[in-house]
Amino acid sequence: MVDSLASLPVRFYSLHADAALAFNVKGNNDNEDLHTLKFSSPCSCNGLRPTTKKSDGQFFTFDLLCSINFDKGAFPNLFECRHSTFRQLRASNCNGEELRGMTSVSDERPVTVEIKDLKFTYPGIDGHPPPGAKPLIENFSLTLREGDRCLLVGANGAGKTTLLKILGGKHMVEPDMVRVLGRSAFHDTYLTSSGNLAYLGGEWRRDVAFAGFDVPLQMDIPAQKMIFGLQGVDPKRRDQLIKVLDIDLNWRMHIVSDGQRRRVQICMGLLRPYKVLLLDEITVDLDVLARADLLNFLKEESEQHGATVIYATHIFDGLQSWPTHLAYVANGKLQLAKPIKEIPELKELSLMRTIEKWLRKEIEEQRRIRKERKVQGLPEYDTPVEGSRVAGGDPAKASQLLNNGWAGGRLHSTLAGRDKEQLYDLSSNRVLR
Ligand SMILES: Nc1ncnc2c1ncn2[C@@H]1O[C@H](COP(=O)(O)OP(=O)(O)OP(=O)(O)O)[C@@H](O)[C@H]1O
Repeated sequence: MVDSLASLPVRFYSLHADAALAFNVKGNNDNEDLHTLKFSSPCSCNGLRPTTKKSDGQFFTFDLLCSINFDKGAFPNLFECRHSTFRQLRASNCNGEELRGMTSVSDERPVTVEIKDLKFTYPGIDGHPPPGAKPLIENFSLTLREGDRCLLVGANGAGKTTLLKILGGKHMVEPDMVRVLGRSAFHDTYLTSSGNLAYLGGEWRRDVAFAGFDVPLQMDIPAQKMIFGLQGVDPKRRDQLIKVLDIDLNWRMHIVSDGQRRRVQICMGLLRPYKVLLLDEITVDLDVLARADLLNFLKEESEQHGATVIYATHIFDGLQSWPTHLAYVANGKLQLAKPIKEIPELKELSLMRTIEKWLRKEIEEQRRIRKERKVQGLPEYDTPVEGSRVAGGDPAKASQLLNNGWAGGRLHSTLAGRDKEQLYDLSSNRVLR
């Protein structure tokens, strides 16, 4: 049996651009030909050779010597290295000193996001899943650690936004199904109030009395007032974000373009440092440069401060070397969640082509299923289940219920109706916040 390092990259910090390294590897296979090192950043690894071999009867350990030259402009502050075969990997410089800041085996990095057997159905009009409704998300498990950058991909309607909102504590699920930094995302308000968990998504909207919910934010307020109005912000970080997003502090929010408004929104969302950041397609309105600079900023944040970032997007341009992990969702089910280097397709195809290939396969499968259903005389598409527990799941009765403003994600709501000739008022505040 060969120990696989597949998901156990080792992380090293602050090397010189060119370094001579000595590695010590341990595993249960003594085939010297198996020694290859894989690096997360473009570099050449020269002269990898085992110098000593020891065996304790069960494991073999090798000392490996090599020199690394990072490609021009690719020298990272932190890079990951994995041995193709062996589990244990230590690195020292040629004087035998262990590399500074090194974690010897990276699966010791703390888990920041843990999703276990997640099941979720959007609530009906009474705040409960309609009786008989098929869960939108089911059997969904995913674990991410400090410093992971996970790209969340999937077709329109696959459930990406829903998943990010659940992680952001906007929809209630069982406390054990979703843990962020060891806490329940929905029930533990400390996560968002401390700023440790940040959610950035959708358009910047607010609820305005008499005008309704979800009105685009368009007050005549200068960007400076908004950005400098947030208390307790590190001025250095603020200046860096203003520079990265190229914000003109004189912009007035009611006459800015969509992209300019988006830049201010992103800046506000990132002003306070976070440990877990959830991004729902926030770069749509950004121009190529702003997008690239923002992605670099986020990459640096995760590499230097261990932030975990989950980013749902349909735009893969410039993302090839950004994620450490890829999670693919289809119909609310996790199809794949892996470190990027363990996805075989990515060895031959670009990120975009790989995802295109998966989506094409998915749509062909859906077409096949619909065709079969048609042949069997069944409706091609599932009919959405509506109804409520109050009305006993009967859509005819449910239609008698009066929805005076409740919708998913809304706090203020009252449901009024008539049941067995008795008037009742129900609050569905217990469900969402
Ligand atoms: N508040 C809601 N109530 C009921 N169903 C909803 C609600 N919001 C979304 N849905 C449904 O849940 C499914 C998943 O939607 P979601 O927005 O999570 O998908 P997505 O993967 O983010 O899609 P896109 O790529 O288009 O943004 C869709 O079928 C959508 O109609």
